[in-house]
Amino acid sequence: MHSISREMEEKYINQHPILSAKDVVIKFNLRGHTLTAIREASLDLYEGESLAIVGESGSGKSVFVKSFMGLLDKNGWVDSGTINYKGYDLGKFKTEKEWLRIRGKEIAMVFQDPMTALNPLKTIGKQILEAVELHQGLRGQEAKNTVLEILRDVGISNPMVRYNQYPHEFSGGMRQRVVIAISIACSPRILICDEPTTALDVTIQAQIIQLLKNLQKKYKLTIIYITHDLGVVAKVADRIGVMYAGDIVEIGTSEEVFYNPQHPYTWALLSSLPQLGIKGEPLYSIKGTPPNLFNEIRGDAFAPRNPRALKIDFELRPPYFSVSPTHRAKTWLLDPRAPKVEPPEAIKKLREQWGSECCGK
Ligand SMILES: Nc1ncnc2c1ncn2[C@@H]1O[C@H](COP(=O)(O)OP(=O)(O)OP(=O)(O)O)[C@@H](O)[C@H]1O
Repeated sequence: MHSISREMEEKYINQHPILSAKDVVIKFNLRGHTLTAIREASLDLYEGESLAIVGESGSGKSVFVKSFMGLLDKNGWVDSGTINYKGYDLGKFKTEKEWLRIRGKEIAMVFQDPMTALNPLKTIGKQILEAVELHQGLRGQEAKNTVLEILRDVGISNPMVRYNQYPHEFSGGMRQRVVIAISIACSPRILICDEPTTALDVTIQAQIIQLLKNLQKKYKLTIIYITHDLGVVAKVADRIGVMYAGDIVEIGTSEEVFYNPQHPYTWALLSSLPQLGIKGEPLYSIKGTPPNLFNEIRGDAFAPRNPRALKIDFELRPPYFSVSPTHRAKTWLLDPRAPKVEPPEAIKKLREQWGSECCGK
């Protein structure tokens, strides 16, 4: 990792986002009660970047990105806010016909469990071919050759033979490659990977991450990774958004979030990382539970679990405070009037451990 460079600044600051979600609120109706899963979350996505969204289970990562593809469960809806993409407000889309303009060919998704994404009764060649025909308009031998090339690109050897095989004839890692192949076959601009490696063992995980990196270059993809595993993120993401209770509470380049985290939730998340744990010290675990999303949340949603919470954290929701042109966090600690609160020892040590040169500071 390196400190924030001019190149990075130009990449993010002088560019228009290709997708821009603003103040998005998503609600679900559950047995007559309303739950607010996403609470005025905003996110800008830039062409060619890989952005990771991290956070505990239930923080809203999947729900948020599913709203970019019209994949919310039937009892959920975008209640307010906008999701701008190519002049459309995706938040206002209602019909499947509208979503068909976007789904697959503009924004595609790779899910955690490849088996549910594949049709067990069709050969994998046929499944990829259908995507190539539908989204790239190719036919006959040309379409088949494209499928074979994609199979090679996703690291499936002997594609001529594999073309005619069924999903059950593939291992878990290979199946995930097939799912990725189907997404690529739609030639999307944005690829959303929802915990793409969780179901796989560690060596295979690393291979899939490397594969996605290679494909990103070749197919000029913009990638959103959703994961609760910051270790995965460290290897792939240009930027990291940290999600808590339905909001992105901190976002910055990977360097900024890892080396110079500002939100107490990010501190807690980093402190609990096994890969980056500090030798000889017990692994930190975040105390308490996330808020009940059926209730209205007052102040900073993390305050009840934050041992360093200020009085104001229980009263008023913090706005974003800028740390650098690419880094911002919703915490009152960044208000110029706030008392100086030191990050936990573990975070300070991590900084030392990973290098002192940090984020232009
Ligand atoms: N169909 C639904 N009905 C009611 N609540 C829902 C529905 N889908 C999601 N939720 C709720 O929305 C919140 C956010 O869920 P989401 O799946 O986005 O979390 P996540 O951060 O992706 O978690 P995980 O890492 O476990 O997938 C959770 O509280 C979840 O229970």
